[in-house]
Amino acid sequence: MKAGISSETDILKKVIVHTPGSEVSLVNPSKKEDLLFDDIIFENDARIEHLDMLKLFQTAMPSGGEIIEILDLALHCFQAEDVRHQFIEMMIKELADENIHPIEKDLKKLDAETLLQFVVEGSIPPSRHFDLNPAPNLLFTRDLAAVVGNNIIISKAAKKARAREFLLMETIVMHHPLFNELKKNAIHTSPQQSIEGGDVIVVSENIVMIGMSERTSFSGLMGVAEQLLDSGISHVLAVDIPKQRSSMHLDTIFTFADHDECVVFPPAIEEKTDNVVHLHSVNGSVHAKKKTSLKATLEELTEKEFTFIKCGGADRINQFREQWTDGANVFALAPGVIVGYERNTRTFEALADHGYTHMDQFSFIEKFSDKPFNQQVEGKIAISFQGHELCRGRGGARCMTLPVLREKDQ
Ligand SMILES: NC(=O)NCCC[C@H](N)C(=O)O
Repeated sequence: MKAGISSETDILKKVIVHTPGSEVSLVNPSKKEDLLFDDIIFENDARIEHLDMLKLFQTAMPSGGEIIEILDLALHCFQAEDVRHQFIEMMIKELADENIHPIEKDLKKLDAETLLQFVVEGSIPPSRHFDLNPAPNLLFTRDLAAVVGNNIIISKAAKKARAREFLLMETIVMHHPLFNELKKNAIHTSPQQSIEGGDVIVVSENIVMIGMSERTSFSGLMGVAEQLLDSGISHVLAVDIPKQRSSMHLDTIFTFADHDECVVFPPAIEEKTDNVVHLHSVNGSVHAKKKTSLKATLEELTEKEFTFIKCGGADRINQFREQWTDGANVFALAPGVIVGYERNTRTFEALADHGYTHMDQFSFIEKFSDKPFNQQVEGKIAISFQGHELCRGRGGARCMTLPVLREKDQ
């Protein structure tokens, strides 16, 4: 099956998502910080917001475009008993301190649906005698892997709360036909390293950015960079970002809106210097060179001028407020066609100042209900969608999407 990503903004053809389900209703407020949520979220509204977001994607995607639920992929893989058993054994080994081994035999008797329910909810119905935490962050499929050209980076969770999700993704990559080609070029990390997909940004066919963040370790970054450079990527830009909750991944402070336009959180990107290291390969070994500014480095490598659009606009407080609610985390459906949370009004104003027509999700869907959307005809559009519940999980449109195929043409 066709898959591959050579830029953040080529036309979206296949994307993996997870519409939130019962797992978000199992978050006990006393555990919300451990589970990486800033509040408890209301499942019903979160689901409606997510499904509305998917309708918006469907409207903009060309015919034949696919929005794929991650649990459908997992269910397909779990139909095979040996895959279920391998997954259970991997989970017991990798999550040793969860003490799952006493129920290994019980887990091995489960059918595909019930095992999947255990993975997502953390307990075995109907008795629920064994209780792990739920996995409410499955919503943020972005972090579970990253497709870079024809390679796939299998992420390694930095936080225990997300470990089961990452193992599920690894199983999907290894066993689902969607990944038949990509898995030949799978990039793994070693046990002590971590890397999460939100830190990986594909600039072009030969340039990749990786955030050195709260979630991606230096060693994880270097390990992945070496493998990318070996596989034909020419430049990896390691970007040092604040190691804190509000900017846990690079894509919380920097995303692409068009090939040469990015939405950025100024204090952590534009106003930083000496925060980039350019990695490239010389006669088979990795050379590193410190760079003064991210913008200048992107311009030098791509030979294009870049525009950085300020998340939150010019006002300092709005920059911080809108970064917190994922204003810098936009997701491109096509070059210059992006989606983001409606509440980040100052970011939409800044985008409008740079030539983006602002539309809300419902007007966009209505306008293209009976004619296909064509970006070349319509120009640059910033589409706002409602995500008041989704946003409490501390992730935006890019975090909730794992693209596996983008192409330049319709
Ligand atoms: N790429 C992203 O920034 N993903 C958002 C992840 C949010 C989730 N609650 C987490 O802390 O892992």
